[in-house]
Amino acid sequence: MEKVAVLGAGSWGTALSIVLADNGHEVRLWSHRENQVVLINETHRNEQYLDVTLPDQIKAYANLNEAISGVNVIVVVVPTKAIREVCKQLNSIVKEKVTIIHAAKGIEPVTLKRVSEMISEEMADYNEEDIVVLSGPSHAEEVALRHPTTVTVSSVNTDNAKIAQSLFISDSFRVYTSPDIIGVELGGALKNIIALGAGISDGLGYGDNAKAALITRGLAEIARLGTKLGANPLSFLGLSGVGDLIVTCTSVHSRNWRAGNLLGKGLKLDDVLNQMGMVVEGVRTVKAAYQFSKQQNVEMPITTGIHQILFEDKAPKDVVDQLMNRTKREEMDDLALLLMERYSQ
Ligand SMILES: NC(=O)c1ccc[n+]([C@@H]2O[C@H](COP(=O)([O-])OP(=O)(O)OC[C@H]3O[C@@H](n4cnc5c(N)ncnc54)[C@H](O)[C@@H]3O)[C@@H](O)[C@H]2O)c1
Ligand SMILES: O=P(O)(O)OC[C@H](O)CO
Repeated sequence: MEKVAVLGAGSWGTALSIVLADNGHEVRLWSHRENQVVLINETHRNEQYLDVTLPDQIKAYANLNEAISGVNVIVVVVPTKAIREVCKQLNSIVKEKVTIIHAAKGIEPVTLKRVSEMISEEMADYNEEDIVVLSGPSHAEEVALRHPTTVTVSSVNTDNAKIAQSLFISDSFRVYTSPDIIGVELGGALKNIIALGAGISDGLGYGDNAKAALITRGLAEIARLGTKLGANPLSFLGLSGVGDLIVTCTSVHSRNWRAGNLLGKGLKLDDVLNQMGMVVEGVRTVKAAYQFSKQQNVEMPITTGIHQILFEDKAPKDVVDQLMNRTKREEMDDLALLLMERYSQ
């Protein structure tokens, strides 16, 4: 059994701590908020995020040095926005090289970096192959209830992915490995943009046809950009691709869907984010993806539309009209074609 530090005591850090504790590992859950640490240790609950009692093997820590002392594995589960800050702190105190797994889903605006790239930039003794990502269709609320869930872990170094697989796998949390870290990270990050769109569509009062269209055409543009950035197109047909896209576009647990829903009902972005109280990763990622699409000359009409709603004050209904009135085109121009090109020999 391993000693594991989980950095970030929000919904997902807490749910992953439960998975690890159920597997018999000693879990140190680090939070930067002292009052939350006291509450978790006194009540064995983290009620702001999840309505479950935490196993005894989970101890909360406010001191990062104490939390990571003697651990073999560090799981970083803070929002993408906080990754650099947390890893800078980590870099200044970490003594021995340990396995680093991250479970954040985002891309950094301006630099356009994936999370594993950001971590390896901040950690002097780590490069990309030392980092593992854990991603896939997995709402914290359901994982905490031990409902069946499947995820993918990926690293440039397959051995590291296997370490993560063995650490987390259980009879309610099935873990697959993949060698395509670019595809796994991009699938997890970009689906949040489409989930905002699905929420907007529902908020406008549209039905299942519109949502199915968004999911399918959203997948096409995720694959179009992702492949340009070096991902294997097959990853977008897997758990961290279409799997996560489906769950995030259709679940009431999704913060991205819920935020989109409020936008579709006419609320302004600042008011929506104030109401949420939890991270809505798609809001930052849409900036990055929009920037990427311009830079790489990749057509991303849904992402462009969401960017217009969020940051250019365009009315959601006008964006729907814009999407529905684009020039005529063939359907099999994206993912199917990419796969055919790759596998036709
Ligand atoms: N919630 C889920 O179901 C879920 C599932 C899979 C992946 N994720 C991903 O996991 C990441 C974290 O999401 P979450 O759901 O736990 O978010 P959350 O909003 O529930 O919690 C985020 C936590 O991070 C902490 N935090 C914020 N800034 C910090 C900083 N600078 N230093 C230390 N801690 C800081 C907050 O205090 C909070 O406890 C996101 O990238 C999200 O996309 C979430
Ligand atoms: O609540 P969301 O929208 O951040 O989605 C959570 C997970 O990424 C779903 O897999």
